Order: sequence, then structure tokens, then C-alpha cells
Amino acid sequence: MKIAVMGAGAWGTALAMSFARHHAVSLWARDTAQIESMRAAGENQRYLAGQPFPAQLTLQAELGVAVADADLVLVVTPTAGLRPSLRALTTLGSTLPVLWACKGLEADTQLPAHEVAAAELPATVSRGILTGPSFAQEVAAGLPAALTLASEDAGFADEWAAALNSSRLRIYSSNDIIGAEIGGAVKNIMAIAAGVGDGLKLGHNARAALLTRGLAEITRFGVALGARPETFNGLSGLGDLILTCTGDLSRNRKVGLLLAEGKPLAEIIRNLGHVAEGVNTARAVQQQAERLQVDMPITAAVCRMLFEELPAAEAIAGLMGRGAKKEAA
Ligand SMILES: NC(=O)C1=CN([C@@H]2O[C@H](COP(=O)(O)OP(=O)(O)OC[C@H]3O[C@@H](n4cnc5c(N)ncnc54)[C@H](O)[C@@H]3O)[C@@H](O)[C@H]2O)C=CC1
Ligand SMILES: O=C(CO)COP(=O)(O)O
Repeated sequence: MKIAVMGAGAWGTALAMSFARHHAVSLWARDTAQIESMRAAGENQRYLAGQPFPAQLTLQAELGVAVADADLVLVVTPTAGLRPSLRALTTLGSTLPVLWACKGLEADTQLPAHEVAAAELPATVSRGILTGPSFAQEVAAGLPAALTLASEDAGFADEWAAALNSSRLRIYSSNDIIGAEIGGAVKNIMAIAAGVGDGLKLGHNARAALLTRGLAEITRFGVALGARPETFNGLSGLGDLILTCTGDLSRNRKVGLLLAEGKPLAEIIRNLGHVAEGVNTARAVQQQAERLQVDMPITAAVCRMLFEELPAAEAIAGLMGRGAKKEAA
């Protein structure tokens, strides 16, 4: 199998390195200078330092060459780069199957990735998402992980899950693409909240409460958009929520830890060096939740900390100060 990977950030690089153990992989970046510096260093020093490339990995500055004889394109840009990447493929006349790996809602349209893809790809192009609990550094190092490959086309999901599955990267298929996308997108908002809670030293009880009520909030939102509730108990939902809320490799969790220290958002983003999708997605999810009339108190609190400079302790006090309610609701 030949795979073209678009986007050489931490996750595009890690997936390219992992798949290069079993497939011919071409890693493309839009920045030619980055390709040259990766070639010279034999690793991605900017986004994934200390992880030497396997010999089988090819670096490619020309998108047309990267996809020329590929069997699959994997788009691994942030959500903001998904539409231009798909448009670039369509402009090239590519009809290759596409998987994306971004975890967010598009900021301007509040659309999940498969709806962006529906607007940009010819209807005949097979497509889906690869998502689930997976820190780039661990996947690049060859440590075991499990992912979900979801597509509206169950046959496509089964076929590509089988083709990409390996002993280090176990891949499960699903046909609930909206559930898989919402789990991956909204857990980033919960990870910001978890970082705030841990930064304020609120304790293990508070973190368990946040994860549980966060999962309820994610599920309510996803089901309102047409997802199946059981998807949120899987890798793309609960699995990724646990990882990102508790793992210190998470950039979104880090945003929360720094908000708890009172750092301004602009400074946090400037120093992060990577995307933290939960920031843009928090606003997009809040807008969608208002439209759908879904109650999302944790998302609302995160938005107030991010965009209204509400101090972290006050945001927590606001969440805890609400009246009692039924747990199932
Ligand atoms: N880092 C991780 O552990 C994981 C990340 N993800 C998701 O993967 C996506 C990418 O994340 P990272 O690679 O970690 O981000 P990153 O911040 O490490 O790198 C982003 C890369 O995308 C490139 N990029 C941005 N817009 C582009 C465009 N229009 N065309 C081509 N390249 C473009 C940037 O130049 C940069 O190289 C995000 O949605 C993230 O949530 C998913 C699973 C794990
Ligand atoms: O999605 C991820 C792990 O599954 C990575 O999370 P962060 O973007 O918060 O680092």
C-alpha cells in the first residue's frame, strides 16, 4: 500500500513514521523549508524532536508527486487546514480515498470534518476519519495504541481498518462518523477544563467528576447531531477523553494548566508551538449547542475563561454553584 500524508506537524509525522513500518509512505508539508530541514536532520525537529525517521519514510515537497501513485491520502493538518487541503486534492484531480485525523469543528462554519469534506470532495471519493487516544510522541516511538477508523461507508471503514491495522497500531472500524468526530473534538474542551482543575489543585475527586460529567455533555451534544450514544463509550469518546484529560503530553490540558496560573490566552497560544484545537472548537461547539438547545455548562465555563478572561477559580465556583439535578439528564 502507498500512503500520502498531508501535514508534517506532530501527528502527521508520527502517523507517517508508524505506517512506514508496513507501507510505502510519502510525508508532504506545505513548507518546502521544513521538508529540507527534516531531510537534513533525519527527524522533525520542529514538531517531534528526538524521533529519528525510519529509512522507508519519503519526504516530499510537491503534493502532486506525493499523491501521484498513492492508494490513500491521509490529511493530518489542524481542522483549519482541512478545507484547503481537500481543495488542493480536488484541484489536482485526485479521486483517491481520503482519511482525515483532525479533532475539531471548523471555526467559521461550526461544521464537523465530514461535512467540510462533503462540501469539498467529489461525491465518488471514499472518505472517513482516523481518531482515538493517541499521543504523537508515543505512536512515533512504536508504543502500542488503538484507534477508530470511522466512515459512513461501513465497507470502506472495514477495508481500511484491516489494511492499516498493525501489532503496534490496532484499528477498529465504525460507521458512526459523527459520533467519532464529536468525541474527538469535544474532549479537547474537557481537557482544557481538566487542566484548569488540576492546575488549581482541586483533587482526584474533582477530576473524576469532570470526566464523567464531561462525557455526559459530549454525549448529549453528539446525540443531538445524530450520533449513536454508545460510540461515546469507545476509543474516540471515553478513550480519548481519559487520555487527553489526564496525560501531560496533551496541549489542550496544558492550556488549562496555564489558565489556572492566570496566564493570558494570547501568551499561552504564542508559546505552545502546536495547535490546541479545544480553543477554537470551544466557541464553535458553544454556538452549535445554543442552536440545538443542548445544555453544555463545562463548555460554557471554558469559553468564559478563554474569551471573557473569567478567572479560573470563578469559573469552577460557577460550575459547582449550580442547583442539584438528575444524574441522567
Ligand atoms: N499531536 C497529537 O498527539 C495528535 C493530534 N491530533 C490532531 O491532529 C491534528 C494536527 O495536530 P498536530 O500535528 O499535533 O499539530 P501541530 O501543531 O503539531 O502541527 C500542525 C501542522 O499542520 C501544518 N498545517 C497547518 N495548516 C496547514 C495546511 N493548510 N496545509 C498543510 N499543512 C498545514 C502546520 O504547518 C504544522 O506543520 C489536530 O487536529 C490534532 O487535534 C490527533 C491525534 C493525536
Ligand atoms: O488528540 C490527542 C490525543 O489523542 C492529542 O491531544 P492534544 O491535542 O491535547 O495534545
